Amino acid sequence: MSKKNAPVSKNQQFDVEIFDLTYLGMGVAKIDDFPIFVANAVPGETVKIGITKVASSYAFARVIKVLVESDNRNNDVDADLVTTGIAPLANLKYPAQLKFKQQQIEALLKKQHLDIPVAETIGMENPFGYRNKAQVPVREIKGQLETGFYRRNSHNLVPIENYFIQDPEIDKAVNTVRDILRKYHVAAYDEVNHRGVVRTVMVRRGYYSHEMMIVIVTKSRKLPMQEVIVDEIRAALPEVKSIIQNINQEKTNVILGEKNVVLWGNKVIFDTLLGLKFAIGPNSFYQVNPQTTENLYTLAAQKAELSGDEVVIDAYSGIGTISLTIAPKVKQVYGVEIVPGAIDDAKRNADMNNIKNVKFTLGKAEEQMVKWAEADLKPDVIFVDPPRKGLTGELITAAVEMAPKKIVYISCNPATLTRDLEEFKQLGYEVKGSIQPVDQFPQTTHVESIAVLEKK
Ligand SMILES: C[S@@+](CC[C@H](N)C(=O)[O-])C[C@H]1O[C@@H](n2cnc3c(N)ncnc32)[C@H](O)[C@@H]1O
Repeated sequence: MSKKNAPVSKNQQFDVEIFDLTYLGMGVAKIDDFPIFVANAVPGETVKIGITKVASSYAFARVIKVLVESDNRNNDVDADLVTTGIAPLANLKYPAQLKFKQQQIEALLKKQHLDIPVAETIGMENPFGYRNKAQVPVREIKGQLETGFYRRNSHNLVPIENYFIQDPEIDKAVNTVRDILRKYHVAAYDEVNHRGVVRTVMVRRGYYSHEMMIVIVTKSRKLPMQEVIVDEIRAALPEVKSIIQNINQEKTNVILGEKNVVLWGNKVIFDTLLGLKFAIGPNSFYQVNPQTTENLYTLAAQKAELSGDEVVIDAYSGIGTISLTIAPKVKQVYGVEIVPGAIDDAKRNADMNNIKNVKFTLGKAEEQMVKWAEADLKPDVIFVDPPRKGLTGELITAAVEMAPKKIVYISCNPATLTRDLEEFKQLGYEVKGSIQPVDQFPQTTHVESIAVLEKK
């Protein structure tokens, strides 16, 4: 159907029933079989919508009025948090969010013709204010430097002060840094002309340690008024242990550049996870929800049924969180990770916790796994915790060649998880029991889960 033949046009209004929710949390309605994706609409509702954009095979719309409201709607939330990418599921009551995540995995398994049960999502008791990290874009609006979040599918910044899912102390720090930058007339980055100074403010805060790191990402090499800015941040935020300028001169959506300049304090902050101490640098991945991460790793280790004698691979090992928390339960761990700073942190973390039976290798997991298979390494258990794009075919083949008793797959993207499970199945490894979703990212559409594979 061409756009001309679409049964709707921009600005038209309709009363529709919402019958589904996309994986991005948009309500779905149909007009003459033509799908309409409606921001901030909940399945089961009848809503009056206004069409905002028409493409050849679908259209987008906004809610003008909710005519029949779903019991699952949470009205107790600021609409900006739903329409920006911050908390797109916050318009659903929490039990409905947990169900949505379980159903996401079930639907994707069905598409792959995989008959695997999915357990109920393990949720949080208090699913707000959990994020230990913020990365907030900085832009100029009406002549003033603002921090906030982009409206969904756009680069229009919505100024925000309460981010709802971030540690409130982090929100406070972002707003404080914003005020200090304003006070000294530091220019915000202008992405159209690729001019200006500050692109992003990143804040990390240790959940247990309360140590704070402030990273000011700049387009320019120099941060004007650097000394006074540092002094004022330290005076206003006594938890700060590290102030870093990260330089990113590229025309890119990638947030951090490679060069870090320590403006004051340490290169890293420290926090504790499952009783171990971790150093966390600005460029290293560290799970953003420390409370559920402890559950996730405990569960992953339980599911691996470790007895103490195992040789284990931890592919995509980051700063060594999985490797080091399971090391005391096994004979030897081999970790592989692509980011040099994360490998440095991982080695330091092993030393700091006096853990000797872990070896970290810098490299691509897909290449290192092939090397280990060729070297005839015979791990008993392989943990994989890849980024959203999932595993490669060569990694899956190498993992199977090493013939482990178990492969524990921790996934942050059910689409690539189910794709990879299908490939493992072809090679004789199948999921034991059910897939377990764990809600690492409440109020958002992200779905984290654990699957354990065994040779059939
Ligand atoms: C989801 S994180 C998991 C990190 C760690 N397991 C944790 O829970 O803290 C994925 C990690 O994979 C790393 N990574 C991305 N692509 C990679 C690749 N091709 N080979 C190895 N590591 C990679 C990222 O830098 C990141 O640290």
